Amino acid sequence: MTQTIIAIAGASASGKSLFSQTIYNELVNELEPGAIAIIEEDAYYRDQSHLPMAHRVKTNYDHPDAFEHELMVEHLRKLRAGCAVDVPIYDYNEHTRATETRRVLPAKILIVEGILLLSDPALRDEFDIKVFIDTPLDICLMRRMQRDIEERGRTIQSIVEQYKRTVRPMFYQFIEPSKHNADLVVTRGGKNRVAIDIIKSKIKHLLQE
Ligand SMILES: Nc1ncnc2c1ncn2[C@@H]1O[C@H](COP(=O)(O)OP(=O)(O)O)[C@@H](O)[C@H]1O
Ligand SMILES: O=c1ccn([C@@H]2O[C@H](COP(=O)(O)O)[C@@H](O)[C@H]2O)c(=O)[nH]1
Repeated sequence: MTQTIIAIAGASASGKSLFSQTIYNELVNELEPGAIAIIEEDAYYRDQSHLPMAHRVKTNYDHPDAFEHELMVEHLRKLRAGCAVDVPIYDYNEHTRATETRRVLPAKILIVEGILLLSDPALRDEFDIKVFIDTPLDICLMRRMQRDIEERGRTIQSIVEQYKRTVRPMFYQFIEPSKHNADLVVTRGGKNRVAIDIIKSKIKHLLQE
């Protein structure tokens, strides 16, 4: 059953995925099979298959209401109780969930990453270790532009329009204030070697207890 849930939060393109994935990749072959798993908050964006694309592109994806956090809490509790869960798969190009899901087994250490993990009190209560990736917003914007054009089928115009309309204001309303709920604040993003090594050591220590 899952014993420790580590939340990695921070702005969009702050380096949450890179940070989490680096820890996972560097540990997965060293630990016993199935000891560590990752779940993304983005997987819990609400299904919008009933809405036309013209509506989906207008959704505020940076507001807590865009996520089905209730389902995420339910899944985290099931994993703690030792049950497998079927996590949705989100399609950023279609702005809705794919029809397939991903089965996640109850690993002892679970890393979860996402923009609004620390802003929702119900979700926050589920985490044992809370980390906030604190990357300057202008750097995040540059990284987001590059990533969203290369990987999420976006144009510069759509990125700039969305950034002004929702990404930046929601960051100041919800994400930045949630930093104060973190146990650890990591500067510079996904390549902070010292921070990655500290979390890795903590995970190894927890697994030896
Ligand atoms: N410290 C860093 N230096 C350079 N590039 C980085 C760094 N951290 C993240 N990136 C890159 O920036 C982009 C966004 O990072 P990602 O981890 O996907 O952010 P998030 O999960 O917070 O949205 C990715 O292309 C990633 O490889
Ligand atoms: O359909 C969608 C869903 C989400 N987004 C944007 O994604 C980021 C969160 O993901 P990160 O991996 O943390 O960047 C959020 O800022 C949303 O604006 C989207 O554009 N379209």
